Amino acid sequence: MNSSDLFRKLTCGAKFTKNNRLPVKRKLEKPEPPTLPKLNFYIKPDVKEASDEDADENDVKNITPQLLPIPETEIKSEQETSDDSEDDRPEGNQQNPKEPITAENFELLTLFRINKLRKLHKIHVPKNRRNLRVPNIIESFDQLNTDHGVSSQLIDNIKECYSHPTPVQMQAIPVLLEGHSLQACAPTGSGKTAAFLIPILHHLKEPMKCGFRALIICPTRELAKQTQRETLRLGDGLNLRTHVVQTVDDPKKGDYSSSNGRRYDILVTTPNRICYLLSQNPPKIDLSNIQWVIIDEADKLFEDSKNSFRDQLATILNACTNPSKTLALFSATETRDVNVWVGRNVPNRIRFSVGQLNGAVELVEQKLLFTGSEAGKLLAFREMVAEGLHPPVLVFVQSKDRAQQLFTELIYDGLNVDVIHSNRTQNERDNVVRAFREGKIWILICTELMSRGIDFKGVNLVINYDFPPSTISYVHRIGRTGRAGRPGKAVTFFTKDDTVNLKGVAQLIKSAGGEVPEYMLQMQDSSKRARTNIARKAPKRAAIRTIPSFELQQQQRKKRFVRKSKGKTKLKNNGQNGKQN
Ligand SMILES: Nc1ncnc2c1ncn2[C@@H]1O[C@H](COP(=O)(O)OP(=O)(O)OP(=O)(O)O)[C@@H](O)[C@H]1O
Repeated sequence: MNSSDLFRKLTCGAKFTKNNRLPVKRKLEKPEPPTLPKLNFYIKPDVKEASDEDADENDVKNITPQLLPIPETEIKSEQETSDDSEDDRPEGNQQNPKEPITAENFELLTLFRINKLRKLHKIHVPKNRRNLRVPNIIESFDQLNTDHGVSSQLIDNIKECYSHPTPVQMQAIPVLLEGHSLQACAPTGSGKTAAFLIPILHHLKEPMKCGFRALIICPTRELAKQTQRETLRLGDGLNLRTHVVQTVDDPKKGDYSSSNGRRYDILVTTPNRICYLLSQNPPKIDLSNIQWVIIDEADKLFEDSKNSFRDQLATILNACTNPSKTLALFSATETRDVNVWVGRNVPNRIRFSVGQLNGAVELVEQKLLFTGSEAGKLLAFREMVAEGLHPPVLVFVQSKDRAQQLFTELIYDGLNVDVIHSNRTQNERDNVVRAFREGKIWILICTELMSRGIDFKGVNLVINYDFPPSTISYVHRIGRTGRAGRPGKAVTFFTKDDTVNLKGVAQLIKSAGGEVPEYMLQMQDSSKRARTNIARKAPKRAAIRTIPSFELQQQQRKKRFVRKSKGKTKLKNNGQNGKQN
């Protein structure tokens, strides 16, 4: 019996008037309320089952676009147990599965799913006081075309380089495409450069010959050059011209105020160079058309020259007279200095972070090695070489002098080694970086200069020959390996002179899943003053040089002699004093 037979039977003898027919009919024809579609998905990494706990936002290459349903139980238990489930769930999203989908419900469900994905990729978006709507994350680069109208040429370029967006790109790209100012913090090697370049390339579209329209500020020229290379790669065929300021004192090349500057669209520079050009009378650069200001390695810039970068930034932003410019700050670590400045000067920005704030990359296997003394460091290094190093290897020391000393030692060992620091000419620095990139140099000794942003493909090992001046520096130094989903190793030498930051580094290693001796974690916390002092001034260390054993014996004999003769003089003096008394 079908429904109309049943209807006829049940309504047998009933009279239908014009007035009562309609409601009955409407009641019968009302379709069954559809159950809500399953909109809960997660991106399945292709190695292991993903869960909120073990999903790794750095596992760039392992993320496939395959969307799989999140088990209902997981969602349920999370809603019941999670402390911050309120943050994730859009308000009023207690949907009844029998309710029809309204536009509002659909939006809420999308938001729910997006929040779920954010959580999976450890993208943390704090509530903003101004109630700015944070654009939804993208899950694939194709979505840039469908949802944001990014040209297929740009999408093709991106896909030539990368298959899937990294977590920082998932969130930062849509935020910048929608023209919001941004403050983003994501781990080292997680693809922050492309996260700001893609929106810039989309917005600038084609050359306009009206001068610089985007400005990217980096702490070092090496990083500026690297960013330029990435811009060329992603912007292939778009004909946009990117420039790195090389010379400021050449009257012809160093003047960007005339037609020379109008040829370019994107400027990548260090703050010093651009401020020098702006300080000329008349200014040698015109920034009035700038629509985008990106500050890469923001905390480094603010830390480096404390107030002076703030002043430099004020000068630069004053020169960028376009009122509708967008400002974005990126870094792998966040400091109070940056937060205070951004809070005051860019209150309308959207802010988010990926992973544990100021944490070390989990893909790097980290080790602390007590070497006893400075001589012990050289010994330990040579032992590592004897056991077999897998180049390329980066070795960090605390000063230019020490870099040169270590270089002299290692070159005599016949190692394929070179050194980079700020005393070398720009040309030498460029050549060293190129040779290291091309694999012609296996071991590169460097100072803090190379700790930020530099992306050498496949660095296998970072050796902190000298202990880093702060935990933040440690995060960046070891972040030169374990990039873009690749594994890496980091070994940090320490002596009794390095206790100030030892506990902090040990804690970082522990929270990244590494092993450290318990006593390090139990050490007393160092005072803030001690930490500030060591960050400002590195400890004095004995020179790096091999002391031949006979010379060592001689030195020890000399020391004993000095000690003895000092003792004798003291006794003599005491004797004389006694006589006098
Ligand atoms: N979506 C992606 N998929 C795979 N690799 C990527 C992706 N995006 C960027 N990369 C690669 O990851 C590496 C690191 O990128 P990038 O230098 O931008 O990192 P970063 O987050 O700026 O690091 P740092 O904090 O050290 O400056 C680069 O080699 C880059 O080509």
